Amino acid sequence: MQSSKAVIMALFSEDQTQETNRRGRIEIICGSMFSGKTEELIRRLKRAKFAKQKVEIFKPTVDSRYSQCDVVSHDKNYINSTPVDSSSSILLLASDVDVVGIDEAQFFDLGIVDVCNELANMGIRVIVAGLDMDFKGTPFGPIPHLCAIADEVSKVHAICVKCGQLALYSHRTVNCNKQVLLGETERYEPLCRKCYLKALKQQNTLKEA
Ligand SMILES: Nc1ncnc2c1ncn2[C@@H]1O[C@H](COP(=O)(O)OP(=O)(O)O)[C@@H](O)[C@H]1O
Ligand SMILES: Cc1cn([C@H]2C[C@H](O)[C@@H](COP(=O)(O)O)O2)c(=O)[nH]c1=O
Ligand SMILES: [Zn+2]
Repeated sequence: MQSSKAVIMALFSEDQTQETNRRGRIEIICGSMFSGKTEELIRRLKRAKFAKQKVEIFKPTVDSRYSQCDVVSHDKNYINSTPVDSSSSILLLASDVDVVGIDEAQFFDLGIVDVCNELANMGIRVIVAGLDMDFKGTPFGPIPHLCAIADEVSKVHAICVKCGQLALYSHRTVNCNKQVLLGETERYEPLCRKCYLKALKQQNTLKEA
């Protein structure tokens, strides 16, 4: 019992000072698709709201999958947000708040790094969720840079749909080479390293045939 409690506390930050004191910091929640990034972002933001903190939530306009305005998880858990075209809009809209939440941050420009630093320097708690790797297993947009400047990074994992191990890759199951391709289970599946390499091999064999 004691050890499982310790594991939960290591995974999910429950430092109450974050919810009661106004203290600038940057928290990153990253991982593959279906790893629970959005659920964890919503959980932290709802707790901040319970603590009567002023919270503003942003997402890139490009992410219109479930809703134009809300941040929505795969389990349809949601929280209201403001869609923005570029990272600079976040600075303009978030100067007078305690907490800023940002979802799907992989789709933002690199300017998001300075924006997050500026907000944190102003005393704002900044919580960012995003994909750390694209479907090729390449670091995605500004997320690696954000991890570098963060106070805390939580890497979360989905379950590999082939073997049940922890998944760290988002395997694209349709034929498209563009980095940005919105989708859900009809286009992507979370896989562990072994199953991801196997799937890539099979795809290459099919292409060569
Ligand atoms: N293979 C999977 N592994 C883990 N969770 C999955 C899987 N497929 C669907 N889910 C669902 O996705 C939810 C997480 O959704 P979400 O927080 O939106 O993930 P993310 O933002 O990382 O894509 C889980 O709570 C679970 O119900
Ligand atoms: C891997 C990968 C994903 N995408 C898209 C697919 C989804 O619309 C989002 C990720 O959403 P989630 O909340 O993390 O499930 O990103 C993409 O455009 N390119 C990729 O390589
Ligand atoms: Zn696997």
